[in-house]
Order: sequence, then C-alpha cells, then structure tokens
Amino acid sequence: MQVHHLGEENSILNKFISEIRDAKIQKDSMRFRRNIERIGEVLGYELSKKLSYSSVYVETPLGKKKVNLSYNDVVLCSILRAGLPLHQGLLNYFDDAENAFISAYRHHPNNDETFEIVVEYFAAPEIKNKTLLLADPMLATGQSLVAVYEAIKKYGNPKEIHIIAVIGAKDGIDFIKDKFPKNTHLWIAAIDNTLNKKGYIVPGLGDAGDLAFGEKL
Ligand SMILES: O=P(O)(O)OC[C@H]1O[C@H](OP(=O)(O)OP(=O)(O)O)[C@H](O)[C@@H]1O
Ligand SMILES: O=c1cc[nH]c(=O)[nH]1
Ligand SMILES: [Mg+2]
Repeated sequence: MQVHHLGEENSILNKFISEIRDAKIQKDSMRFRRNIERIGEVLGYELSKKLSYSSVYVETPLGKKKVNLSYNDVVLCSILRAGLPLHQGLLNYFDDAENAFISAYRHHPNNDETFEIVVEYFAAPEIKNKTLLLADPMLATGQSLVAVYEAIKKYGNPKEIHIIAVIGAKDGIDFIKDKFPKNTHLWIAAIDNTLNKKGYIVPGLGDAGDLAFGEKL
C-alpha cells in the first residue's frame, strides 16, 4: 500500500484540519461538515493524479483543443455515518462517479472497551474491475475499513482501490497495510501517533460522526 500523507506539506489543507480538531471551532457542526467536505475535495484532486488518462479533443466555438481526461470507472463508496461529508467532497470533483454506501459500527458485546465491527447495510453498483474510492474520515484501529473491504469483496474485486481518510493513527495504518492489495493507495490528510483505550485517535478530533450529525444513543 502506498501512503500519501498530504498534511506533511504546507498547504491550505492544514487550515481545514486544524479547524476540525479545534475543540471550539468543531462545535459548529455545519463548519465541521463543510471542512470535511473541503478536505475530500483536496484529497480527491490529489488522487486524481494517479488515475489513467487518455487524450481527447474538445471543441470550443472557435476550434479544437487536445486534453487528457481520466477514463476510470469510479465507484465512490463511503462508510456511514461519518463518511457522508467526505463523500460529498469527493463527489464534488468525481461528479460522474457511481455511488455506494456501507454501514459499520462498533458493537461492544461485553459492555467494556472491547468491540467488534458490525457491517449491515450495503448498497452498491457493480464494483468488479472498477476504480474503488473508499472514504471514511477516521482510520483509528483500521478494523472498520478491513471489515468493510471483506464485505465489498464478496461482490467482486475492484481493479484498484484508493482509500481516503482525514485523520489516521499510525497503528491503524500499519494494521490495514497488508489487508488490502499491494496497488492500493491511502490518501490521508493527517497521521497521529496514539490510540487511547477506547480506540480513539489521540489527539485526533473526537467522534467524527457525532460532530457531524449529533450524538447517537
Ligand atoms: O478504525 P476504526 O477503529 O474501525 O474506527 C474508525 C471508525 O469509527 C468511526 O465510525 P463510528 O463507529 O464512530 O460510526 P459513526 O460514523 O456512525 O459515528 C469512523 O467513521 C470509522 O468508521
Ligand atoms: O478517533 C476516533 C475513532 C473512531 N471514530 C471517531 O470518530 N474518532
Ligand atoms: Mg462515531
């Protein structure tokens, strides 16, 4: 897996990341969602550089111009709930992508800090031999991404996979590395060092789903 850590470079991206982390600013849920969406736009632009391109001619009212356009069949799949604003950001740029949604949540069977990932809902077009963009803002333990990929594979193997995440923990990234095909790319805005006992990224930002959409029961 090739990891592209985009927050390492100085760019406007780091303003969006700092706002979603900031305990005061992140309380504005509309701004939080919009910042995640903007990060999706930036990551989408960056990953577009790795797609396959061919030349076509575009006709203007005054003549013809050769341009290189990507010809990948893109399926954009996001993990509910927190993936929704990231999905919108990616869709703003990959506006003709097909769309898929999958749910994943942490189930605590022992009422303690241990959990397993439950994947229930999956709605998708044909994925076989297509370019799969798999979006989830938080990559903590990495278990959700792996469980989701196991579920998706049953419907056919994509040609290539681009994972799009906003904040990831080092351990989670190490965990997923050998669970995806070698040609997979991870596009990630920020990488943090630690996970706490509950499997939350530290410093991270807190609970992305709750910040975007409110606390759940
Ligand atoms: O890497 P992991 O340890 O699996 O954790 C990451 C998952 O946690 C968050 O979802 P959450 O379970 O909070 O659901 P939500 O989006 O409904 O809030 C996040 O959006 C990921 O899907
Ligand atoms: O840090 C984390 C881990 C899981 N889910 C989140 O929203 N944040
Ligand atoms: Mg959550």
